[in-house]
Amino acid sequence: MLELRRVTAGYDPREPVLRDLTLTLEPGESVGLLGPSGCGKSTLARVAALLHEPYAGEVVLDGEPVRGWRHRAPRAQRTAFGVVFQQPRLSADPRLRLADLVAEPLRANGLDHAARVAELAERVGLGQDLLARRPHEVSDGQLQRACLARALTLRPRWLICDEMTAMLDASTTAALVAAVEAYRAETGAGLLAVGHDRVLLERWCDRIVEWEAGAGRG
Ligand SMILES: Nc1ncnc2c1ncn2[C@@H]1O[C@H](COP(=O)(O)OP(=O)(O)OP(=O)(O)O)[C@@H](O)[C@H]1O
Repeated sequence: MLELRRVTAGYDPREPVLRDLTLTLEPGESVGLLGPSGCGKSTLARVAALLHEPYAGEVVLDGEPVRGWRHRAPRAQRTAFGVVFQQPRLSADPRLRLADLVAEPLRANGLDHAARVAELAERVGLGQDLLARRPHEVSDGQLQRACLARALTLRPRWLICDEMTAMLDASTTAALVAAVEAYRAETGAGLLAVGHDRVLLERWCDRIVEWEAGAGRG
């Protein structure tokens, strides 16, 4: 279970983006988060993925309150999350070949990677020939497939997809959603998907949480 309990967070403590926000995801549940631009969806996604420390409140993972954030989060909690952002070019090191990009979390954890990278590439529909290329040599959709593969490397129990498909065409969107759903069906992982596309999120998720303007502000 993933719980955000009375979370207040943002970029200026005098003017937080989220105020006193509570959200609970049951194990394996998929929740779509809709809301107007700027209401704080990405901020919430980053707090839920332990990437942004809130000013107040708690994130509780399987009954265990989170005590550290980003690299200071305990490894077991940090690796419980796989995160995919909207703009793959901002989250991919331009110097790395896609195979190394996908392998980054494996390397960081001292794990063997060759076979696993090939398996992950297949899972997200990334041709083996593309693995040798660098980000500037592939399309946004291909790079996003690599970013999804990277998010799955450590077999996370939660996937946080922040507008993962916002820049992509319909067929790449469908392929990435299908890859996420296949992973979830196999592992029982839960999902928090942030987006603007109501039709997509309603089709994709078990439940929709909708913010009205200012609703995150308690
Ligand atoms: N790094 C940052 N520093 C300062 N303010 C920020 C930062 N990131 C976001 N904000 C501000 O926080 C507020 C919420 O931003 P956030 O990205 O969480 O909204 P959002 O609902 O995801 O928006 P969108 O749907 O447009 O992506 C906005 O007013 C934004 O300008």
